[in-house]
Amino acid sequence: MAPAHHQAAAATTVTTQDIRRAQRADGPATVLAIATANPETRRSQDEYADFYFRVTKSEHLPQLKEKLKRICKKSGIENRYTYVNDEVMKAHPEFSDRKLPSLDARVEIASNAVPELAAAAAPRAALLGLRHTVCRTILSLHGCYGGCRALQLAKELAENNRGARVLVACSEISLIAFYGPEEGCTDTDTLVAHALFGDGSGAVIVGADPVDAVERPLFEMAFASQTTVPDSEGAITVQHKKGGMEYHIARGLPEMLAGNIKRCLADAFGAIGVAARWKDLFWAVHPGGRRILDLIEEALGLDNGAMAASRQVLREYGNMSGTTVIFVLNKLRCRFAADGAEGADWGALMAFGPGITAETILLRVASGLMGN
Ligand SMILES: CC(C)(COP(=O)(O)OP(=O)(O)OC[C@H]1O[C@@H](n2cnc3c(N)ncnc32)[C@H](O)[C@@H]1OP(=O)(O)O)[C@@H](O)C(=O)NCCC(=O)NCCSC(=O)CC(=O)O
Repeated sequence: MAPAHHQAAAATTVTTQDIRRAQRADGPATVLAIATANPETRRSQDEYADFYFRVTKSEHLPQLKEKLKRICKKSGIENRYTYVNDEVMKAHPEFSDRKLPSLDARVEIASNAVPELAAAAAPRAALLGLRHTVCRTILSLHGCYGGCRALQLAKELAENNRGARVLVACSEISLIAFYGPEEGCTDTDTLVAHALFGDGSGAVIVGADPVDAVERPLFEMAFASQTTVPDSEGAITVQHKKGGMEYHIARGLPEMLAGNIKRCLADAFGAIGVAARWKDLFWAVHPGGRRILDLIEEALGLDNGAMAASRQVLREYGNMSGTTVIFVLNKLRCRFAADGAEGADWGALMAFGPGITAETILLRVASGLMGN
């Protein structure tokens, strides 16, 4: 080994700019693989109200049950996958009553179930067996924009670390926020949340400068941005309480999002000086609820069908919080691989969550999807 003063002298011939340049990738971050997974139990939306009122022992509240049935009917959801089943509720009757302490038991179940579900999706996107020196970052409590936030971070990491491959493993389990309806409750957040949320995980591999003949570039990530909707504080909140995680979803949320969507998109596209025509893009929007998709589609003047991938995911799985946009991107991948992008090779991935935070990623269909 050279003496220390020789090492220092050698280091001076290399500038920090050189080191930085050598670390940076040449091309944009690119989605190289996507996969998804769900728990085994599939529950039909038609039967959900019966299940929910039975396992939470709330049959004495028939009016609330009828209301949940009405919401389920309008939800655009046909099925959801869930860890909550008769067995779990039999073992943990305290989950039904959010006044009883149950957070420890919920976290204990989730601490196994969340990584298990993520691990079910991840090998479908990558062969696991990662070195113990692989860097990990955990994001939690982001609500429905968590998956998009993770993809944005993956983009930063991939573009700033030549050769890096980033595995985004996003897993959501609604058990943490599952409890019974409250008698005399005028605030119906609980019913709406229980009509919408489901469980699932999505895994995405992001990297820049794909290796020819080994990797398959699916979507280039051209630009990413985050916007906070003005005066929206408190419109969506999630809070851990002793009886489980409590949700608040403001009644006017679909209107609020639709009223601000153009501004959010202008913030994103204005920053890169691109004037896109919304109709010319493909859309991967977080399907927070059927009415949110309806109103955004209307506000942007999109064709009926522009949100087909989001609607399909909502119908087949419900709102799986942060992981849902990964399912939507996977649906688009399948559609484009089968039918081509029909001229719309630029698109916007969008997700919303507490804040209200709106995240946007400008995507471009990449060579691994075109001509296949
Ligand atoms: C809930 C719906 C499917 C209901 O469909 P419609 O609005 O077309 O039907 P509707 O008007 O007949 O409503 C059916 C019943 O639901 C009630 N209702 C509707 N929206 C409600 C709300 N936000 N809170 C409480 N109750 C609500 C109505 O009063 C009505 O009750 P009655 O029948 O008694 O008159 C829809 O409104 C929807 O998709 N809303 C968006 C849901 C949402 O906010 N999702 C975001 C989740 S949060 C997220 O994604 C991000 C995150 O978590 O971070």
